[in-house]
Amino acid sequence: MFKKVVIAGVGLIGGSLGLALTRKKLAREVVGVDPDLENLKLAVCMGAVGRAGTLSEELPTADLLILATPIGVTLGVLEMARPYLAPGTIVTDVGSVKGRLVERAEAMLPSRVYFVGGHPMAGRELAGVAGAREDLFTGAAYVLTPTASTNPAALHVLRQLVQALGAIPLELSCRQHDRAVALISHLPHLLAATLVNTAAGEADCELLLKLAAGGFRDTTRIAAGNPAMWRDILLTNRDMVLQAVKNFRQQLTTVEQAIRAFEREELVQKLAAAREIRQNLPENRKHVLAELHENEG
Ligand SMILES: NC(=O)c1ccc[n+]([C@@H]2O[C@H](COP(=O)([O-])OP(=O)(O)OC[C@H]3O[C@@H](n4cnc5c(N)ncnc54)[C@H](O)[C@@H]3O)[C@@H](O)[C@H]2O)c1
Ligand SMILES: O=C(O)C(=O)C[C@]1(C(=O)O)C=C[C@@H](O)C=C1
Repeated sequence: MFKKVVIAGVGLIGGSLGLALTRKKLAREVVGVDPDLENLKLAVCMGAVGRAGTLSEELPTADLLILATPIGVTLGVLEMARPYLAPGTIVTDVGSVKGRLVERAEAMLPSRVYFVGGHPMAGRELAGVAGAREDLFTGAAYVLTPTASTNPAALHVLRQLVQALGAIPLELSCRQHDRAVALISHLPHLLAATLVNTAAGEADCELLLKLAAGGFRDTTRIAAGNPAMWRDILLTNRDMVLQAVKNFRQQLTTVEQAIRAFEREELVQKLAAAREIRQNLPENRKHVLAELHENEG
């Protein structure tokens, strides 16, 4: 599909993309660019990239650049890449927040280099290529954020790539995306971290953590994620995150009041409504995997 894909940032997400591109034979060559040389060496050993390279040497002959760096440095890397991008090259990113990044990226690139924002809705609480997995994106939603100036052919190519990775492409505006992820990704992370800190702030926290069973573990898994990555995400999507926190606080106040006033009916209603929604949450990954197996069989 691609002649040469350059991945800038061969960590968890860049490495998983590299593994999938390589194993599914979607690119003749996959080259990694990363300042962490130990990580890059491991990426080559694992087969996530065929070799290591530099932006200046590799980009003139690349047809796809994937920016899989921490969101705080992505625009700086694009700035460094810009002079070496050949006409016709497609550039995409995987950042967890889109708004300003997409706007700036589009403004900074020449007219014959095509940028389309992207965000795979899959991840792990591990940083670095060591946690990369070829099947990380299988069955996951993969958001693309076209704008009025997006090149339709480039969008089509990326849609095909997402499908070839086994993911499900979903086109959203940057604003729709940033609002949605504030509610279903960024707020949950903040709450998971706050739950852990709430227990840890008690004098008998050692005992509390010893007792912690499925409830605490299931709701706090993501609190083990990379703090620097989450700081960048929360501050970059600040307005949407603050709105999500406000909505959450209102919901929490309602149940707090119901408990305080022994409002049994109100409490059951709230819990039952949540149960119904949670039980019917589309099992996107498992569901799609099962369908894939059925189709193959
Ligand atoms: N971790 C997740 O669950 C997840 C899921 C979806 C999207 N994302 C997004 O993916 C991006 C990468 O996250 P990750 O979890 O793979 O992080 P990571 O820390 O595992 O990988 C980031 C890589 O970028 C490299 N890097 C840093 N500065 C660089 C530079 N100037 N040039 C080239 N490489 C550079 C780092 O050395 C590292 O190897 C972030 O923007 C994040 O928002 C993360
Ligand atoms: O499953 C996880 O560990 C994740 O944190 C993945 C997760 C999320 O679901 O919130 C985290 C950040 C990304 O931008 C997308 C996905």
